Amino acid sequence: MKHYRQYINGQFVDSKSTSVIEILNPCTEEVISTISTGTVEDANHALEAAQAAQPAWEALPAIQRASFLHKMADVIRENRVFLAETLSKEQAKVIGLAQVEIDVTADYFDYNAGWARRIEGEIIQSDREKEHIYLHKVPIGVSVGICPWNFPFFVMARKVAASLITGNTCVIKPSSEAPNTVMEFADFIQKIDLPAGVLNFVCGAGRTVGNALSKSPITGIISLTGSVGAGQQIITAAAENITKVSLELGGKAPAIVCADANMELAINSIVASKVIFSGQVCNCAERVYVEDSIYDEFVEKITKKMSEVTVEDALTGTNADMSSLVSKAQIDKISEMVEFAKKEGAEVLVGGKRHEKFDRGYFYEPTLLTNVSQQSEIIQEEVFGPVLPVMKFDTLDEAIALSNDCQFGLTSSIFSENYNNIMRATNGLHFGETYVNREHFEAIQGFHAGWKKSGVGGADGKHGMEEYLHTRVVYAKYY
Ligand SMILES: NC(=O)C1=CN([C@@H]2O[C@H](COP(=O)(O)OP(=O)(O)OC[C@H]3O[C@@H](n4cnc5c(N)ncnc54)[C@H](OP(=O)(O)O)[C@@H]3O)[C@@H](O)[C@H]2O)C=CC1
Ligand SMILES: O=C(O)[C@@H](O)[C@@H]1OC[C@H](O)[C@H]1O
Repeated sequence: MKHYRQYINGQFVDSKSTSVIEILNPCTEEVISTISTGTVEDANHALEAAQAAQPAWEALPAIQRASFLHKMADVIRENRVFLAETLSKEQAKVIGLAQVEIDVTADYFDYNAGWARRIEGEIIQSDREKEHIYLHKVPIGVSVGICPWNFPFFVMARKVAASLITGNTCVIKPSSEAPNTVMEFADFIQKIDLPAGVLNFVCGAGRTVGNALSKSPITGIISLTGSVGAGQQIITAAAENITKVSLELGGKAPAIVCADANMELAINSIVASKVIFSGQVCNCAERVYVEDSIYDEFVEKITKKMSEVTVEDALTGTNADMSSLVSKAQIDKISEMVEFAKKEGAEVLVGGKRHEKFDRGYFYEPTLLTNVSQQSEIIQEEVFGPVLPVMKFDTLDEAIALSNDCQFGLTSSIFSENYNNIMRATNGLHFGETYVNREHFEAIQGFHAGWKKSGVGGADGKHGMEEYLHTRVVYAKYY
């Protein structure tokens, strides 16, 4: 069985800790690998290596830094099938989606390499004679990326690519649930001659390793993708040194379906958004608001669609829509939420319990609920699973108000063929992203950013790249 070690300063090293974390295949509950549990010392060692490597990395012309990002993309493509299988096994992502994640990650490195010649400053007119005001964009220094288990490979790249192209060095802490694919990548980058210390990987628990990385004075920016609780703890740790944070946290995405919507499109898009990776995606549709006049027809049709969702082993069920949840903790949390909703009067139209077809693993049935209230837990709290509650509305203003009545503000969607409805919704919804007549999934050149408790800062595109830059202003007087 494979054992992964820390990757610090260009080499794999043993942690001083002798304890290990066991990684399970969620579909079979079998242990598939172990990783050494990193310590606070390992975290500090990695930060010191990144700090030592940073000035020389920043001094390299950006186009040379870009060449390393292209090499990363190349090694990913050369090993794409192996990486997809590794990913599928460690977190029960259906193999087709795992392959998409690997391929998009390669594209992400290439895309970010493209910023090399486009990191731009400004020259501003001064109020004084013989003076120029120069605005420079400079790297922050050392970045820390703390990654989740749901898209562990892509989210790692989100943090690494933008950080490195802008001249920062980086320490990544993979999720203890799903570190394998990221650590295989560490093995590949060892072969591309990336200068030692530029990119480091420290595995271990968030509360120890993640906390040490977040509170160190060496760290210039911490980027987390994860839960609100982890975000709050990181803000607290970062407060010690007033370190910049970029947080992508939970979501509770509403999907609004108007009477004039293309119903087939709406149902296909919402179900796709709900079952992709078994609903364990921060921007998945988490609640649906349907206009009264089409509610009965919509519910009948979406019941049929949800009943047709196929559930299989992630690796072997090649045509399956979804697979096991990632862990016992996830299935326990989701089961409890659905049981609580039932007690409050929710009607279960599809699913509503663990999947009986499997005697091992963490399989939960695709689930459709009605008769839920706006104030219920199932409408207000993130489920992060294949559970879709549906409510009705009378007017679009009401649907927008219900959507906004929530602590989260990551993604949202509207299904309508009416231009005015679409414009009113896209202006009225208090969310970082709104999808019009399509499923919830973002593009690498967009900007993925939550409002309210969904986070601060953001990733992707030009604005995601600029997250890793300080602005320095020089007032240049001459005579
Ligand atoms: N926005 C999103 O995309 C995600 C949202 N979630 C939500 O969070 C719920 C729980 O999932 P969970 O895995 O526990 O998510 P967490 O937020 O706990 O984990 C995300 C990452 O943060 C790390 N971490 C946790 N606590 C700290 C801390 N105090 N300081 C620094 N780093 C920390 C974790 O480390 P480690 O786990 O290794 O200890 C992991 O690498 C899910 O059910 C879902 O609702 C989860 C994942 C992604
Ligand atoms: O962590 C999440 O759920 C999101 O950041 C997710 O990661 C990759 C997907 O494209 C995002 O929606």
